[in-house]
Amino acid sequence: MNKAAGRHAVGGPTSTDEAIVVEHLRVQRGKRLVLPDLSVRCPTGQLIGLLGPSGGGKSTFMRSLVGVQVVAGGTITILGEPAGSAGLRRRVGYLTQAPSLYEDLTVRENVAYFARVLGSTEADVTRSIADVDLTDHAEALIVNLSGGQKTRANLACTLVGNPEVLILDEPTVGLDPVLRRDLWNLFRRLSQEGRTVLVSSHVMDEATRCDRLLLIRSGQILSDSTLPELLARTGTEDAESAFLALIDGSAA
Ligand SMILES: Nc1ncnc2c1ncn2[C@@H]1O[C@H](COP(=O)(O)OP(=O)(O)OP(=O)(O)O)[C@@H](O)[C@H]1O
Repeated sequence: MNKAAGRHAVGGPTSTDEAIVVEHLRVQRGKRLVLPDLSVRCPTGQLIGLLGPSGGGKSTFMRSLVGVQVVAGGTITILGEPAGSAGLRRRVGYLTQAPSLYEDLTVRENVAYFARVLGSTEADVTRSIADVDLTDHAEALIVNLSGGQKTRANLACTLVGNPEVLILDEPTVGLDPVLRRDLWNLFRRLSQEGRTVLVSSHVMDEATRCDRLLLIRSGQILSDSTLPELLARTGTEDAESAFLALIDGSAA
């Protein structure tokens, strides 16, 4: 099936079948060597989970991918270009953990602001608000939204540039099960449209939602595989047990 045949097919050129290529990434934050030597490759058009405990380096890795983290070594190539380069500004969408929204503006005004920065159209604004199911709240002030609605408004800002790669830092943290399910369905739809979607979480059962899993701990990738491959390799029945088995194995 043509993965780009969805309702909002990704328009830009796809320069490689590996959307993200990271080689020997090294990041120091303060006195801590957070990512000592991280290498990973992410295939284009997949929904990839970046899972691991708090403090393991997920946010640092994602910040590096979008070019807002000072790195001490290694290379990061996104869609064939160096991370953070001007050509990637529209092609890569980044959702930070803390919502970056103007509380005294409406959902539509916030999304329209990002649209202006990215050179997107009014139709893009309407489309991205609809994508996150906030059409009914488009004229509501951010300050009057629930936490989950704020997350979705923030996501609409990320989607307005129609990015080919989405880097989403713990978008489901603290949300209720229904909202988490709806967001994962949205991530799935976005990947079916041909986008590469990297989602971080420390909730291991979210592994079942992903095409591929990166398990990260102490700045190291413990595993890079599908969930069935991971379960077969560790002889376990769920992602959490597999993760613990990998940790025990590496300790041994
Ligand atoms: N500004 C900073 N200065 C120094 N150390 C930092 C800074 N930000 C993060 N760290 C450290 O880097 C390590 C990785 O943090 P990071 O936020 O990347 O992890 P994470 O896996 O995203 O965690 P969480 O799930 O809690 O967000 C942690 O040990 C953290 O204390």
